[in-house]
Amino acid sequence: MVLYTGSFCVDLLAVTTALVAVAYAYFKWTYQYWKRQNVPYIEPRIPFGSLRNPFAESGGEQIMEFYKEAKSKGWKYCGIYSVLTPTLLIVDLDLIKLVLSKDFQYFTDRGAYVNERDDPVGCHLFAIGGSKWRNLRAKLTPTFTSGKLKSMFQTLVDCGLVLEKYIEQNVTTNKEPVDIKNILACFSTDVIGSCAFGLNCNSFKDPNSAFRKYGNKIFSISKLRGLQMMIVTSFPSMGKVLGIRQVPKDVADFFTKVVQDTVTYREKNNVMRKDFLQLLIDLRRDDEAGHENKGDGNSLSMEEMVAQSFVFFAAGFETSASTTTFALFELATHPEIQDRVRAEINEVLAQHDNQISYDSINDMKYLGQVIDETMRLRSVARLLRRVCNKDYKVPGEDLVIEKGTRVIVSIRGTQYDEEYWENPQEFNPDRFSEEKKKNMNQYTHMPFGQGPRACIGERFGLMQVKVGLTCLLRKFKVNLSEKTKLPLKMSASSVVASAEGGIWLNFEKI
Ligand code: HEM
Repeated sequence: MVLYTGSFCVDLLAVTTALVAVAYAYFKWTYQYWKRQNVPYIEPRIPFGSLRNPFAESGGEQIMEFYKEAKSKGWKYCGIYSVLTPTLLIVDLDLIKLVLSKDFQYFTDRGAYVNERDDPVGCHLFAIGGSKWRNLRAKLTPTFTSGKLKSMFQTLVDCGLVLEKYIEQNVTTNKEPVDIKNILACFSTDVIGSCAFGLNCNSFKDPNSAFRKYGNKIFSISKLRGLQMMIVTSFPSMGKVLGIRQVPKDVADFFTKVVQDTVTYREKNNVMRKDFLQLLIDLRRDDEAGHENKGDGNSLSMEEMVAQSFVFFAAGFETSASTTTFALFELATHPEIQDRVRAEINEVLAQHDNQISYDSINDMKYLGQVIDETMRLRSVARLLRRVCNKDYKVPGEDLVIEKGTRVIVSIRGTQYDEEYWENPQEFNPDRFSEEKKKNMNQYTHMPFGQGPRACIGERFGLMQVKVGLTCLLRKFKVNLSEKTKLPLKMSASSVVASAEGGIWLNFEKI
């Protein structure tokens, strides 16, 4: 080894000092980006940028604070830094509409990290971009038509009845409060497991089943995973060299095997089922008859089928379970609203032979309002992300959003904005009466996103939440246990909003 000063320690110190100086200069230079663009910005700090410690505090909640700050200063947008990545937070509703919908062609992608070589399961509809996304989205959209949803409805009800029975047993055998999110995660795992893979997950009988284990792993962010995500956000090429994956290997292997085995079984035994997987199998069959797979989203390979089944599972189970959990939290703390929803459920069911059906659920208007208001106050997704794919001159502003710039919208920011919502902290489902909804600006309430990249599973997700709530509320009264830590604090280690310490409820049979 060559020594420059004759002492290894002095050499090491000199090299370390030089590296720290270069890194410091790089941070400082990068943190001038918004100043150079003449865009107002939130002051960054090394090493996390505008965010305080993202390992300790939820990023979505912090960005809501930036939204408020920008709004109070009259800014229509402002620059922030996610660690080293300059990101434009847009606040003005007209600009939000341009980015998400009207000028969508400039903002088609989310800029998610994809690594096709090491992580094909991570190359799903949520993550991919460009023409591949466009083709695949067009292919998968018919999966969620009313007809297809109706054909899956009975599966949801069957899972709902298992949920109902589980709580009933709990009420009679032990009077302890329950961590409701865990229970609803079993329900939604059963629903999505059945609808996305055609499998009976039996989560209530076996809470440690592989589906629950890997499902939990998708949404928890360990320190190592958090660090990897920071690296791939700022340096995606380095992520690829390091072989960093979005979907952990054991999770990907598990879902790959499940899909491959199920497809092989169905093809061999000519089994057809009314579920998402069957629709993907049919798409693949049509493709095989039509043209070869070119990896352009026009046709489906087995790997792509696995990736899409995975994202339906991943995007579907946690979001729906958390939304239902928060709805029950609000109903437990607002007993008069709980009574009103229950009265509606009973009345509507009485008109439908006491059957929970696609039509009866759709007739429960006030229940829909309760869910809308829950998703305003406690949306499980807190941000919408896009990346600009060609320079975009913002109409009426002295601003060009440069190609490659990340753009975010704070769902919570607009949903708590006093300009659009009176007493925004208050839970009030009457805000979503049919009359009021007519005059609502849809960009003030975006729990499922907006525009061509909005949630593809919105109707399925809502159906699941409604079935879960109907099954529980028609049979039980819920109230909040003292075990729930108040005020609710959102966990920093979960991708979707989740209360630290859980939400604990007492159920009482009616
Ligand atoms: C209450 C339940 C749900 C909530 C709150 C929710 C929320 C969201 C949000 C906020 C987005 C991003 C939209 C945007 O960027 O504009 C999204 C995208 C997505 N969601 Fe959902 N979701 C739910 C249920 C589901 C279900 C049940 C599925 C599938 C079965 C699903 C599949 C997806 C997919 C595939 C995308 C990406 C769409 C694309 O990029 O084309 N979601 N969801």
